[in-house]
Amino acid sequence: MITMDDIIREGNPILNKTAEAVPLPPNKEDIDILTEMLDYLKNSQDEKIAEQYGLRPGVGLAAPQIGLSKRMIAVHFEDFDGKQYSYGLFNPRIISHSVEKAYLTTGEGCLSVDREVPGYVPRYARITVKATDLDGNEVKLRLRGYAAIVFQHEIDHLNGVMFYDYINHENPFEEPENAKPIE
Ligand SMILES: O=C(O)C[C@@H](Cc1ccccc1)[C@H](O)SCc1ccccc1
Ligand code: NI
Repeated sequence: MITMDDIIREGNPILNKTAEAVPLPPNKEDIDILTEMLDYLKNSQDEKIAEQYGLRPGVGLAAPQIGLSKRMIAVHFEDFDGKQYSYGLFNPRIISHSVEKAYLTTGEGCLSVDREVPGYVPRYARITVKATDLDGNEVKLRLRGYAAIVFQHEIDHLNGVMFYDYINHENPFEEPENAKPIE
C-alpha cells in the first residue's frame, strides 16, 4: 500500500517536470499503480487506517507525487453539492475552460508540501476534462466548483506546476480578478 514514505516532497525535481503520456490501452502495471493511488486516497480518508499508518488525508494524488513521471491521477472526494467523484485517470487533459476564475477561500495545500503556504490560488471556475479511466474507457467530465479546483490541482502536478506558483506573494489574499470565491 502507498504510505507517506512513498510521497515525494517539494525539492525533488520530478515535481517540476512534465510527465510522460501513458501508452493506451493501459498495461497491468499502470492499472495496478493507479489503483494503489486511488486506494491511498480512500485509506487516507478512513480515520482508523489514516491514524494507524500516519496518512495525511488527500482528495487527489498525481503519479509524480509517488516518484513516477507518468500522466496518471487519482481523485476521491465529495463535492460541496454532495456529488461523489472517485476516479483513476490516464492522460487527463483540459479540453475547454471558462474565462471566469474561482478560488478556495481556504487556500490550498499539497501532500508534497510539508508547510503552510497561505494565499488564494486562482483557477478556472469551470473545466471540461477528457481522460481514460481504469477500465480503459474514455471519459468526458464537465466540472465546476470544488471538483474543478481538485482536478486542476492534480493535472498541474503532471505539468510540474505547484499550487503556490499561482499565489500573489505581494498580497496573497488579494481578491483575484474576475474570480469567484469558493467557501
Ligand atoms: O497534493 C495533492 O495533490 C493532494 C491535495 C489536493 C488538493 C489540495 C487543495 C485543493 C484541492 C486539491 C490534497 O488533497 S491536500 C489535503 C486536503 C485534504 C482534504 C481536503 C482538502 C485538501
Ligand atoms: Ni498537490
